[in-house]
Amino acid sequence: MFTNKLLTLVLLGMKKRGFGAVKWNGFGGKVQPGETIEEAARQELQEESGLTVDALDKIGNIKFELIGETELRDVHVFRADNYNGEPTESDGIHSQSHAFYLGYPSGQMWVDDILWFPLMLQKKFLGYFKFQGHDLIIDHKLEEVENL
Ligand SMILES: COc1nc(N)nc2c1ncn2[C@H]1C[C@H](O)[C@@H](COP(=O)(O)OP(=O)(O)OP(=O)(O)O)O1
Repeated sequence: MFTNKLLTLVLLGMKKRGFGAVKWNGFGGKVQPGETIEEAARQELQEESGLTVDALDKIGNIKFELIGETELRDVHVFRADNYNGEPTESDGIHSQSHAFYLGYPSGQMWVDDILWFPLMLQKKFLGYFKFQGHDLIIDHKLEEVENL
């Protein structure tokens, strides 16, 4: 994410296949055995966008409950305001910057993103979303917190 006085651009990736395919989202994936959560975030960012970052701030934690799945999806959200390299398309992800002041590509994002993306620009937060299928939120909570 990089900001000047006029606009905020957020780099998003579109997954080409699998869970969340054809949706714009942050870069991410599963934590592998032996990795910390932050190491996994850096690894997924590099694999999916070709970028590395120096400072990475943990800004959110969201639990997703999908009806029919036995385990919650525990998603940790990190923010970086500077990056090294140029975004490159990977086998699984197509990357593109989106200007927040123009609005999100909301028709092609997870429906929860519209509720918590504005928070990540300025706050730390905890969230919970209960989904029926992949397009309907039937319960959710969002709270700002000082620390995670
Ligand atoms: C269900 O709602 C979700 N909303 C949003 N905005 N993001 C989600 C949701 N569920 C999962 N995610 C995020 C978490 C990750 O950043 C990605 C992909 O997660 P997934 O566990 O499917 O990871 P893979 O791409 O299969 O990961 P590997 O590269 O490890 O195979 O979506």
